[in-house]
Amino acid sequence: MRVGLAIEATGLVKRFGEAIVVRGIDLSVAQGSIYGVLGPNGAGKTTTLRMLLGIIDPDAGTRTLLGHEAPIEAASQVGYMPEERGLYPAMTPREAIAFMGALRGVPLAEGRRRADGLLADAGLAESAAKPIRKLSKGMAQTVQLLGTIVHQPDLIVLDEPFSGLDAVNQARLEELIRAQVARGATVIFSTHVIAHAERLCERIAIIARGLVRFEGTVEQAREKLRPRVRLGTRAEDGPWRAALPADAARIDGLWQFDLPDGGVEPLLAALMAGGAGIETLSIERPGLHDAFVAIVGEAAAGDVAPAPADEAAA
Ligand SMILES: Nc1ncnc2c1ncn2[C@@H]1O[C@H](COP(=O)(O)OP(=O)(O)OP(=O)(O)O)[C@@H](O)[C@H]1O
Repeated sequence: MRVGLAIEATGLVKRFGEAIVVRGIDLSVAQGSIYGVLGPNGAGKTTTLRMLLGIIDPDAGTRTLLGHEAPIEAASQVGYMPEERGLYPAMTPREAIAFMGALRGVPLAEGRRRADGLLADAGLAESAAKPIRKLSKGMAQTVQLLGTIVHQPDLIVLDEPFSGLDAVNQARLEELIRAQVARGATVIFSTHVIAHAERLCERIAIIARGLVRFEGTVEQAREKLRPRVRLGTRAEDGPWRAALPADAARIDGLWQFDLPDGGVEPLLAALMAGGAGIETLSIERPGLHDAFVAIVGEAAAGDVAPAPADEAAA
C-alpha cells in the first residue's frame, strides 16, 4: 500500500455475461478522508464498491484495502452498509446493533452499551427497545448504519446512505460521517444526490458507464465549467444583440450564456451604448450538480465510439 491510502484500486473490470459494467476503474482514497463516488443509475458504483470489498472479484485489476491485497483480510476493520437494507424485524435496535458488532468481534455486553450511546446520539433512544418492525423506514436505516459503525471500523463504505432519509436525518448522517472521520476513520460513499458530496467530500470520482470520468476535488470539478451569466434587458431586441455572445439564449425572459473570456464589462458597455436597458445581471459559479450533469453528458456523447477498455477487451 502506498503510504496514507485506505483504498488503492487499479484497472478494475467486471463483466456480467456479455455486459462489461466496470471497464477499468482506478481509485485511490486517502486515509482519514471522505470520498464520494458519484454517478447516474447503473453507472457501476455498487459493482465497484463490491469489488473493493471483495464481495465479488474483479475480472481484471487489483485492489488494496487498508494495506491488504485480499480484501477479506481487512474485513474486521471495515464497516459496510449495502444499498439493499435489511434487519431482523423482530429484533430491537439495541440488539440488532449489538449483534452486528458481535459479528465483527465486539462482545455483546459492550455492543449493547455502545448501541445505547449511538442510538441516543441519533435521537433514537426511545426506540432502542422497540421491535424494528415498528420503526419507520428511515429510522431502521439509521439503526443499520449504527450497526455498521459499532465496531469502530477504520474504513466505512456506504452505498447510497442518504437515500430514504428525510432532510433532518440526512443532516444527522452528514454529522455522523464527519464524526467518524474526526475519530480517524476513512469514509467512502456512493450517491447520486450531489449536494451531500459537495458538502462532505475532499475528493470525488464521477463514474458513468463503467469508467471514471472525473477524479479530483469538488472545486476542480466545478472549475471545469465556466461561470454562467444571466442578464435581463428592458428591450427585447435591437442592434445591441450583436454584442451578445454567439451561445446566448433567451430562457425565462433572461439572456443566458457562459462568461466570455474578456468578462462582462465590454459586453455591458455595448449594451448600454445600444440602449438595451440592463435590468438585472448575475454571474454565478456553477455548482457540483452542473459539473456532474456536464461530465455525465459528455460521457454519454463520447461513448458513441467504443471506449478504450472495450477495444482492449475485444
Ligand atoms: N449481478 C449482476 N448481474 C448482472 N448485471 C448486473 C449485476 N449487478 C449489476 N449489474 C448491472 O451492472 C450495471 C451497473 O450496476 P450497479 O448496481 O453497479 O450500478 P450503480 O451505479 O450502483 O447504479 P444505481 O445508482 O442504480 O444503484 C447495471 O446495468 C446493472 O444492471
